[in-house]
Amino acid sequence: MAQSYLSLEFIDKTFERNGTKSEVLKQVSLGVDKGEFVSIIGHSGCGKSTVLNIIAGLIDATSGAVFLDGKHVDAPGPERAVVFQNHSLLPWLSVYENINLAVSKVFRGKKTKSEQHDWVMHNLDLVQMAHAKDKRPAEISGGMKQRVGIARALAMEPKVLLLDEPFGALDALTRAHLQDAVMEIHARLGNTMIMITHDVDEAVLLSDRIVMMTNGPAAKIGEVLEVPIARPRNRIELASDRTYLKCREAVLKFLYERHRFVEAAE
Ligand SMILES: Nc1ncnc2c1ncn2[C@@H]1O[C@H](COP(=O)(O)OP(=O)(O)OP(=O)(O)O)[C@@H](O)[C@H]1O
Repeated sequence: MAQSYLSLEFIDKTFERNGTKSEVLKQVSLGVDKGEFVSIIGHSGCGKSTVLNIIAGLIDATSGAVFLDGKHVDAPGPERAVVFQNHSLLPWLSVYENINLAVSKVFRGKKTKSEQHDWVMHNLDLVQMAHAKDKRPAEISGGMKQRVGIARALAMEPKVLLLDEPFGALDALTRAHLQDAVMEIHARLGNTMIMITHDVDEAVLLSDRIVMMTNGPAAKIGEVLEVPIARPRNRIELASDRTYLKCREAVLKFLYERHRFVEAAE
């Protein structure tokens, strides 16, 4: 069988702390096509970030392997850029300098200084943040910081953009604006994107497929839902779209009927 562009093959992950083992992931396998937008949804603590961090190479799988574009990946690399929930900008650098730091590292010897400058500005334009290029992170809002984080990740020209609850800390309106920005970027650049979210509407709005994880311990992929909605997508029009509502219901049923989160007993 042909391997997907990004392929997770039989991933197990067991953490060990003070001699106690906890089995977090069991036999997680997933194939993602080039240009696909895939969301991962599941209850808190099931292991979503662990999956993303294994793809990013930030943590090792206990067994199994990740392949990207035919190559085994087991360490971090610029072809897999991550955007975290809380921006990870360096506070002493300006918006421009934060992105330039990544650009100069990835494109050293490949782009001239002037090309690097143009590339930084191009990516700031993509997220509509060029006007704030000289501001420091403390001087801009949470939504703006996330935009800069996305620009920095895109500027590395990653093969896969990994988004770990990128809008989780934002108010509803800012979140909606950023979701639209990410949809536009995805349409324009055709990047392969994997996003963790807790938000069912966000998952349906943005994704080509939604990966639903079972509750831990030993979480696995429970179901994968196709979202057969044409792009570009408009959130207002979709609010009454039958396919949208059916997808939404399928995810809600998975999360709240078949895999209800059981609070630990007090
Ligand atoms: N470095 C670690 N050492 C030990 N246990 C860990 C480590 N990282 C994560 N875990 C445990 O693995 C499980 C899955 O964590 P993970 O952060 O992947 O879940 P999640 O689904 O992303 O959660 P949330 O939705 O709350 O962010 C949790 O029980 C967590 O405590």
